[in-house]
Amino acid sequence: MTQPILIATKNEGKVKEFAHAFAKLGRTVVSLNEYPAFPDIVEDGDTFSANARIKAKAAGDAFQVPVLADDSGLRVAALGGAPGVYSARYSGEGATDASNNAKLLEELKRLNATDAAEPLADGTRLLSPAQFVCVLALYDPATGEFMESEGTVDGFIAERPRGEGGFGYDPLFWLPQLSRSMAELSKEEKQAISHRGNALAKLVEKLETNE
Ligand SMILES: O=c1nc[nH]c2c1ncn2[C@H]1C[C@H](O)[C@@H](COP(=O)(O)OP(=O)(O)OP(=O)(O)O)O1
Ligand SMILES: [Mg+2]
Repeated sequence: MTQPILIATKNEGKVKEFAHAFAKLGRTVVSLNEYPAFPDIVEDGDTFSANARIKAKAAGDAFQVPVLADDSGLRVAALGGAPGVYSARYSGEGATDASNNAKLLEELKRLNATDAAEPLADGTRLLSPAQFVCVLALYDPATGEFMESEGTVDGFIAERPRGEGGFGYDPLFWLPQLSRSMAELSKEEKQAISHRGNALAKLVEKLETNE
């Protein structure tokens, strides 16, 4: 039996997406939520890459198995690229997806941000171009080496949420090419276009060509 792939995350939204993606490759995943005694990893890097490596190395060194980690976030043009690497803690101590989404809309409203793009059919305005970024780091404690990939997806921040799927900022992230928010996509559809799906496809490709 092949071992489950250990993913150094406590985010159940990410876990579900990786479980879906790896199931198609005949693999299962396990996350740090299965190891409640494992201490919280301090993500004090300045970049998505640094934080992905910090997470992969912390878990890989502790468990002595290869580990995959994901550091991701949202860059909003009208906010000069914020919240970026601070996306998970944008609204401060004890931040939740709901409080982060509220803070994002509050900041954009405070700046009177509005985009020239056409409003949605129901009149919802688009406030700013935005981009999701995901860096994946695969770390092997046996060699101390990392393999890394990055994926992005472009869209807009809408002035109100739509959809029940996904997690994080998905309900506010509008995809003009699909005329839906990221939270209105199925797992399959999200994987096909998302920063995470994109980064994972690149990592799998790298693994296949290196071996
Ligand atoms: O597909 C996504 N759809 C919506 N929002 C997303 C997505 N991908 C990342 N995000 C947001 C969530 C969180 O605010 C931040 C990630 O922060 P990040 O530190 O990488 O993850 P996390 O703290 O939630 O879990 P963990 O570090 O245990 O993997 O960006
Ligand atoms: Mg985190």
